[in-house]
Amino acid sequence: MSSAYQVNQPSNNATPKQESITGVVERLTYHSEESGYTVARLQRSRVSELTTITGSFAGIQPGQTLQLNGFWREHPQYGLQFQVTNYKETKPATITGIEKYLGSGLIKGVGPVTAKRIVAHFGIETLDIIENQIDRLHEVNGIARKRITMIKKAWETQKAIKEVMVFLQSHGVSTIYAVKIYKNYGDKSIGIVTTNPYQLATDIYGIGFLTADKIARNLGVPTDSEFRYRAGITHIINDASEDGHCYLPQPELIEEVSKCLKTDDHQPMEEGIATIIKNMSLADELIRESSPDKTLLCYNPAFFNTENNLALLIAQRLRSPINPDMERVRTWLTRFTESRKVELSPQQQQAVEMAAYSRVLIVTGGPGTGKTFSVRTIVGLWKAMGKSIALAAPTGRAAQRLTEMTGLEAKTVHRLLEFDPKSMGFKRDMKNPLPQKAIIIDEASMLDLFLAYSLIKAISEDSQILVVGDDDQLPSVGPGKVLADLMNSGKVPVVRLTQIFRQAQTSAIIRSAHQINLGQYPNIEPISETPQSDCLWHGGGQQPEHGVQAISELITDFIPKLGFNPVADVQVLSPMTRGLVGTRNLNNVLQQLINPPNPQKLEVTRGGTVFRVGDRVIQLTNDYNREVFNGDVGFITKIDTEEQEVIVQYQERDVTYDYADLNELGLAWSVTIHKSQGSEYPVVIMPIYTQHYMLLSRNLIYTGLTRAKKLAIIVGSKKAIAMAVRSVNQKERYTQLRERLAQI
Ligand SMILES: Nc1ncnc2c1ncn2[C@@H]1O[C@H](COP(=O)(O)OP(=O)(O)OP(=O)(O)O)[C@@H](O)[C@H]1O
Repeated sequence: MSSAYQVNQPSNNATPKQESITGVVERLTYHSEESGYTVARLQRSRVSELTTITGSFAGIQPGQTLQLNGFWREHPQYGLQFQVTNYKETKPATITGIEKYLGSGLIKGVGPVTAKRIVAHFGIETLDIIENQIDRLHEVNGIARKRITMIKKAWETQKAIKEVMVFLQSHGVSTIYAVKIYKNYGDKSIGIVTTNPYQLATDIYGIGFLTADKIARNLGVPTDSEFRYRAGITHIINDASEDGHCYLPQPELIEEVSKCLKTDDHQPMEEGIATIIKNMSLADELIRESSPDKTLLCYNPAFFNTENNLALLIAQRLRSPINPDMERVRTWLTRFTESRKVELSPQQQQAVEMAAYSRVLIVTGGPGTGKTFSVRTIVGLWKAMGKSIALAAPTGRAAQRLTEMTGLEAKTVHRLLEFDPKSMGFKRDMKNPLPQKAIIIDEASMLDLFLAYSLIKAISEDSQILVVGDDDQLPSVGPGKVLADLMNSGKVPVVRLTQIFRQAQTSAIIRSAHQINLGQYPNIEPISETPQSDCLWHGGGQQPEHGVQAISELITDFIPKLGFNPVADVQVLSPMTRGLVGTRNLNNVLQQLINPPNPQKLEVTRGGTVFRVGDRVIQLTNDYNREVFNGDVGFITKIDTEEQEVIVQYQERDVTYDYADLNELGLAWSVTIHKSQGSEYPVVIMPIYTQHYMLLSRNLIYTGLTRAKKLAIIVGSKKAIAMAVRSVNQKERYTQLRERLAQI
């Protein structure tokens, strides 16, 4: 089990004196899974002080015994460090080393306590015994047969992973991907990687074309091979869908592919790419459709079919009319409003009446325009008409809000459609439609192409659909802009609520949101000890570092003084992840402020992120097995170092993550505005700086602001806010749903 890894050479001009040191990794101060760059503390024998080592490492773990070659250097801030150029892992030679190694989280089923017990029994022989006579573990008190089997399996997996890892390391893949590759392909890993490295980009979450290409090139796949071109074309089309596009025009596709495939010794030719696109289209690997101006639009086939079918299904619904007795509907409505002593605005009245006779109806409007009020009335009407009703929203938070607002149970769309993790599909579909005859979908701006199609497929033809949303919000994270396309098609009936109700007008958050939407600089009150408004502005200096400072002070001082709880009530939203006022840095700063290290609180570090008991965390991908979805937010309530598990409490239930799956989680003290869609928080703090200029747009700041229910504080320069308000050039998404509907 000794393996050698090559580490990047330092870029110093003077040739430093190479030395060799050996020691046991005590802890990792910093480790990037992406680049492998690591700062760690090493315990050397006969040296009492810990030594700081830096360099690129693959799968470094506390407890590993390493033989390191490198050189000493004096870091201006951190003092003497050993910069590693290459290293070799050797078997731990000391009892403490073995104990640490075994208990470091390497093997599921062995945590620090069990490791101590095993090592206490077998001493220096421990690893040999695990390797060759694992059954002898039963000699150790408290290790039952079942656990031995588990440890045996984990040890073997670990060994196999190591083998795969060494292979992949030598082809430039980082440990985290090596583990994923192994999890996905098992013993076949090396075979698959060698035969078609581009397969990885298709099969493994987190491995993109670029990583696969790097591996392929290391393996000697020629840069002009058709293999590589096909993978590049698929990659660019898929990548475009990450930006929300459903297709790419061929000229843009060719340009992007050309950039992507270019290497120092290879310049792809446009005609070459065009030929392969054509071949792929003949083989149905992609679909090309001619637009009215004769541009070829290149689709991933799944996107093409879904867009088409969605349009067809909606058109089909629109063709079958409902003819209720409108006199009775109006009488009902009069009685309903009179008995509740309310009056509907003419637009709301229209929405309710149209809900009586429309198969598909969209109700839209900004905050405080009475969408929810209308929905409640429509629910009343539909109930009176004897319809069974289902309510849903794309996210858990939005569904919960809908429940609170309507008093009826609302589900996430996934739950409503009964997602089945085994088949990775929905149990509710055309053959097995939802039993309800009236379906209400809220926060519809978050519906992407695929979810919208799954939904409509599961709604029977004799049902009605009410779609509620605000198309000025950011579009869905997934591809498409379904709500906007439906609204702009001219085929689906739309009621746009524009009047802001008196109750809502008292809120500066709502007034400011509408101003932003109109392109006006919002009326936000400069922050003071005694704020008069619920929408405040903190100058926060011109520079992001002042912003970080300002946010810290708001969290520790200002917010608590106003009676809000920084842990439960406040959400810091940022336009981006990178930069000082990006979510990544803010999370570190806020974690330190709100949930600092504490001997009573266990923590685990993965991918450079410290997860600590008490941390607020966000799920970053859809995990159908655990039934937690992208954007779900919870709190870490427990870390089990023995089982190597982290327990996160979500609104409805606890969810357990293996350490290995922690890459699904991120800290959520700060989240991006994109991720906050569909959620609401009592207090929102939103840094807006010119450094974010690429991302600043009207609907971004509008979406962020409207997440706040009681207090919003924008931190940043007026210039940046003005930039955001002016910018409407949110990159258009390439979709044809509107055109398809309009044609029908
Ligand atoms: N017809 C009405 N008569 C009296 N009050 C109304 C009426 N319609 C809406 N309201 C009130 O106006 C406020 C905003 O309405 P509502 O919550 O329905 O808006 P919304 O569009 O759903 O806003 P948001 O998107 O922010 O949730 C609420 O306090 C609501 O009770």
